[in-house]
Amino acid sequence: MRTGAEYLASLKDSRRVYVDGVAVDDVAHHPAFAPIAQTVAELFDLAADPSSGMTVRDGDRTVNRLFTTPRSRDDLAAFRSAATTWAEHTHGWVGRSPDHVAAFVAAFAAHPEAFSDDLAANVVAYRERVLAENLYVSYAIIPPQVSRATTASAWDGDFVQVGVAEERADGIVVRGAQMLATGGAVADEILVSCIKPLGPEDRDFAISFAVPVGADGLKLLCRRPYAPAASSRYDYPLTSRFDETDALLVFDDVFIPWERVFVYRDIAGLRRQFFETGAHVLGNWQAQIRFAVKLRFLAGLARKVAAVNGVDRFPGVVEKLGELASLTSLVESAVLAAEHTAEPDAQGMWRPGARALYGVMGLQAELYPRVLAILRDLVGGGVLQVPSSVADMTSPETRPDIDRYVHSPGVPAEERVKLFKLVWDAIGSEFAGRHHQYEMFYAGAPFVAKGYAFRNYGFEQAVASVDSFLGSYEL
Ligand SMILES: Cc1cc2nc3c(=O)[nH]c(=O)nc-3n(C[C@H](O)[C@H](O)[C@H](O)COP(=O)(O)OP(=O)(O)OC[C@H]3O[C@@H](n4cnc5c(N)ncnc54)[C@H](O)[C@@H]3O)c2cc1C
Repeated sequence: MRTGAEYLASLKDSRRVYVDGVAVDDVAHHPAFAPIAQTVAELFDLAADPSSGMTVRDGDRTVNRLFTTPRSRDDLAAFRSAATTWAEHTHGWVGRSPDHVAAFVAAFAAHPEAFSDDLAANVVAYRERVLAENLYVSYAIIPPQVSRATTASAWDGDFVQVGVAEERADGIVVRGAQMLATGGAVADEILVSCIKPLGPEDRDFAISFAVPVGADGLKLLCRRPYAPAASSRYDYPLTSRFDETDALLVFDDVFIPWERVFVYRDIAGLRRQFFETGAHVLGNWQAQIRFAVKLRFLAGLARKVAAVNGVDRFPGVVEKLGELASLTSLVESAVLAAEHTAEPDAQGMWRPGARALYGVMGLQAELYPRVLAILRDLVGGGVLQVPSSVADMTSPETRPDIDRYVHSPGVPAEERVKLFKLVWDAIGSEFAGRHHQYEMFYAGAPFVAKGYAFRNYGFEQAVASVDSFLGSYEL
């Protein structure tokens, strides 16, 4: 099993990751990326530790359970348990830990029939590499946000969305950009594809391939990183560890050998890749397992804050905490319901139940902001009645005042400030704002997520119920 140290050492390669107009020399040691790289290294160490229960025998080797294909209900339960272990390490604050895209790749490879005859073996071989080498694969599957009124073939300029610029005997040359790869800067590889529906004129953009982050011609243009501004772990406990980074991918004629190409100029093939393989349902089940862990953390924060402020017995506050408990248990329950309603598909992969999974995903864009709103309501101005930084906590000029005025019954200043700074990093910092956007959009815009819920609910049963009732009485 790959260790965290091996992962960190592998990041020193030819990758071109840009911040403030300059290519970063060594992401593992750059203030923007070192913290998240360290967190990912911890995840690899955790998986490699036999006591974590995350490994499974695969023939004569031991592999990470999260990189395997669930072949039974027990496998799904073990997958959930392992995904929970990883998510709990970050308390759900890392959305694109390596298990997310690994689940997509495992489902792809379990369904070679969903790929064209000449490319199916590539998918199977790639999944074997991901499993054997414990690769951290990120993905970029959304076209740049140029205009959503049309698709790429109607945009001004050639190859704004990444597409095939040249076909060669040994592979393809791709050119253009793809919208966003969370974690891409510290990943090993990126899966590049397009999940948005394309039109008949878009065949050049109907591709799927895996590319090493250090590939010649690939550039990652990162949004402003938040970690460097996190003055200390005490002041920004989440930002200082879990800032995953998001990057626009730019392909300046990147050569992709055929063995890394999974879908080629095949619009229907893209849909089969994501949906017929069950990849979308399995990968998004992992995402909900992670989301449930994060909501539990936020519910715990609210409960603690209410107790510290001495308001937790007020009926109005109990009601708010009750709503948080309801919202959290809704997601926890949907994770279990999807597992409970799972069924094997024709290839023997156990798919979490789509009705339960997409049902809760369809609500996420409202549910997460509601959780934040309740937490904001409960903390009041306490998140701003905190010293500017740890320096105030050690300065003899300020510390006595903080001790005297910023405490609660049984909770000394140092503990109270620590708690409220954590809450601010969860609801109010730039990191928190990005998380708000992430939870609303990571699985597609809200209308897209609700579309999945609509298509997978099984309205036939609901309509039949109404028809049967209507048929039971006459004029
Ligand atoms: C923090 C963050 C991290 C991300 N990480 C990744 C990643 O790792 N990999 C990846 O591939 N992608 C990632 N994404 C991108 C994400 O997949 C997209 O944001 C998502 O698919 C929505 O697309 P969009 O942002 O272009 O929104 P748009 O499609 O432009 O939609 C924006 C809004 O416009 C309106 N709208 C647009 N079209 C319609 C329509 N047809 N009908 C009705 N209303 C419409 C809706 O109000 C919609 O919410 C990330 C996004 C965020 C915010």
